[in-house]
Amino acid sequence: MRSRFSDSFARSDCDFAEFICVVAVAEFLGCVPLLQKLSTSSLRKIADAVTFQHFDKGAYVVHEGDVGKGVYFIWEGEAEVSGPVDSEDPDFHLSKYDYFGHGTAISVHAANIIALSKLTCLVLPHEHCHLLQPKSIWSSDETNETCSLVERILHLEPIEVNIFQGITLPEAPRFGKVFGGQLIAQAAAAASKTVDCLKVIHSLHVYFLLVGDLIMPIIYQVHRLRDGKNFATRKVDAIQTGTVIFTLIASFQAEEEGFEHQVIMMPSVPAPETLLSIEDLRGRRLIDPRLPRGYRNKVATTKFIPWPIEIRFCEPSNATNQTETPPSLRYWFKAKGKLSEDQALHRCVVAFASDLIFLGTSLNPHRRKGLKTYSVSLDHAMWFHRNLRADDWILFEILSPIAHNARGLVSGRMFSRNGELLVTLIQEGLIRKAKPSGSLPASKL
Ligand SMILES: CCCCCCCC/C=C\CCCCCCCC(=O)SCCNC(=O)CCNC(=O)[C@H](O)C(C)(C)COP(=O)(O)OP(=O)(O)OC[C@H]1O[C@@H](n2cnc3c(N)ncnc32)[C@H](O)[C@@H]1OP(=O)(O)O
Repeated sequence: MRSRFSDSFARSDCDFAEFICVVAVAEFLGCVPLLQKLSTSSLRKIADAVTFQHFDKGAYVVHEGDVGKGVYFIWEGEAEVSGPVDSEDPDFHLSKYDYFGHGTAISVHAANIIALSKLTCLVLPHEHCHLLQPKSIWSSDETNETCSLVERILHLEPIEVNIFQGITLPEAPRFGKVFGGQLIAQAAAAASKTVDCLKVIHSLHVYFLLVGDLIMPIIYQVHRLRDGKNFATRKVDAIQTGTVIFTLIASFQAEEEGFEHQVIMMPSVPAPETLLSIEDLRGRRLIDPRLPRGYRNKVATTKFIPWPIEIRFCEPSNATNQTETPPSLRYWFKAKGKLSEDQALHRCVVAFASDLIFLGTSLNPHRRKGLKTYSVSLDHAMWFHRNLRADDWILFEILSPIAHNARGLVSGRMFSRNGELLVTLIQEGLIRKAKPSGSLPASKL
């Protein structure tokens, strides 16, 4: 029987048994360690291409010397590798989620595989085995070199089951430390790679424990807290030199029809096309005689690495980081370039962007001439209400209701262009006057 993944999702009249089978195949593939490095699109194509094969106890699944048909994934039952190897060794007993066979190169099997019980395998035929060669974790077509910068920043190397490695690219936004948005998004990406492709992240809660080191790679260790029918929960620790610097808990949910309401309305703001980009604003500020010369000199001499996220403020003003302003802000943002078609990626990109200009809003009413501040995010929570595109304009509306005890709170809402509430966010951050030693946080690792 073919799994017919995409057909079943496209057809509303699909037979229930077939739909259950499609879901089961997607969930199964999400648990196969070999596949955690693949993009959602590759997984969907694999789910479409696999066929079921059943074997009785004692039957040969493959014979040593036979030409291989492709890669076998054990769906149910047990098998053993017999032949030149010692089958007493548990490594040569195969069970659910194990795999064997031949990938793209057609060659003969090196050993016999014999069913130890009733056995069911999913078989991915040779002609589709190229899908097992990942180009990028986000796309079956684009390579890591050809995709957008933010997609490259969020690329992770799978190290082993549940463990991924991320790095801080030289061209990634960095503020003298690992950018909090990078940690949130890379950790959310690692969690997403361990959840079947039918479930998508709907909420996340993180704590920033230590300032991350820019040079060292970051290890993301995923803990599979729970896999339910419709929900899955993951905890991810980000680790440098054996120390946990950051932790995330995220929940994933399969699509489901339900009650609908939206009381919050999108504020009325100018369209993004009518507004200036940060780069344009910066260029104008450099030569604006109404701004203090010291500020303009600072802007002119500070190395400016363009962000991978385009930002357009809805109410551009002459305010600087030395001018008191209300504790609120509204801007449009979107990823620069086109992103691969993967809802997990789009949500991770929004998580990345959400920490760029957020906490700073809580400092707005306290800004003064000559004031130097030290601020770092402490925790961050996001609820994704619906599917979104991070490469199309999203309105971010921010309010800081309170600052007290050296902590500023910011809450935010993100809307699509047509007014749909996409995301609700809350963050608390440490906000202090900078010690004379400096305002850039240093890693204590
Ligand atoms: C021109 C056009 C317009 C353009 C407009 C553009 C506008 C926007 C422009 C630019 C936007 C940029 C936006 C960037 C946003 C980025 C946000 C982030 O990415 S934040 C990174 C993630 N968060 C963390 O990494 C925290 C990690 N957690 C911690 O560090 C700890 O848990 C901490 C500090 C929260 C608590 O640790 P403990 O209990 O040990 O705290 P204690 O003892 O108070 O301080 C520890 C150390 O923190 C530094 N520190 C603390 N307070 C400081 C202060 N007042 N001044 C300087 N350093 C301080 C010092 O190094 C201190 O260590 P010592 O005491 O010196 O040994």
